[in-house]
Amino acid sequence: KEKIEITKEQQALMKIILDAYNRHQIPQDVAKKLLQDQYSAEENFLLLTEMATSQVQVLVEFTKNIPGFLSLDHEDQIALLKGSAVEAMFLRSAQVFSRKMPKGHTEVLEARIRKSGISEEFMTPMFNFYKSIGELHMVQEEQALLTAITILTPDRPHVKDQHAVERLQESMLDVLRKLCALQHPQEPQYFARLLGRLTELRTLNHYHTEMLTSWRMNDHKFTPLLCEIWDVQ
Ligand SMILES: N#Cc1ccccc1NC(=O)[C@H](C1CCCCC1)n1c(-c2ccc(Cl)cc2)nc2cc(F)c(F)cc21
Repeated sequence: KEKIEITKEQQALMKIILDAYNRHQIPQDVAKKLLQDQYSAEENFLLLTEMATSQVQVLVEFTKNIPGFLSLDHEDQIALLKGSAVEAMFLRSAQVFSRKMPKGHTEVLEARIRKSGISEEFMTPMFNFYKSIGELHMVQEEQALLTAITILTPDRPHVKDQHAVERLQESMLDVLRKLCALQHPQEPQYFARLLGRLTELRTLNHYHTEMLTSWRMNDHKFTPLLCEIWDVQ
């Protein structure tokens, strides 16, 4: 049985990533709002654009704390942020959805989201993803590392120095692999299942523009930042 050892520098890296992840969370909790009241499609759409806009801002702050990220080519930094923002939003939403909640709250939350204005056809893939994330019962460190690994995906469009990104991602993957082995010793496949979620996350990427433009209302208004990040308007 090989001894899995997280090195001192890997512990330091994990602490930096976790602190950054916790520091850069959106203050206002959308789940609480959705549990309190039923909103119209227009109000829900506005809530989503507000959440997504602040999510991009916190994503930039989080990413700046990833060791080595600021040493990457500046245009590659932008390409990585642009390429991962939607996935980070769905990953964040999944983590919010799979949080431990009082009895019956998750069902209410799901019902509210189902009636928020999103077209029916996207519900299954979206909730399948949320539930598959929930089944993993990730600890905070795993959530933070998974978000960092998503951002450091080398094959995003327009990334020039993919090897430089690969090297950063690999050091995150190595820490996550060891953490999974230590946190889930009975589940040798856990790390592989975690990475499998990233593949499922990419499929949601394909749907997101249509999810937004088919929101059951007319005249979809986006913030300038979202027009940049989401291929809309
Ligand atoms: N959470 C969260 C979150 C954090 C940062 C950025 C966006 C977020 N997501 C959101 O606010 C939306 C709300 C916005 C109002 C209308 C109902 C959905 N959301 C989404 C959802 C994101 C996108 C797209 Cl196209 C469809 C759905 N899946 C959610 C799951 C949850 F459990 C949850 F509470 C909220 C969730």
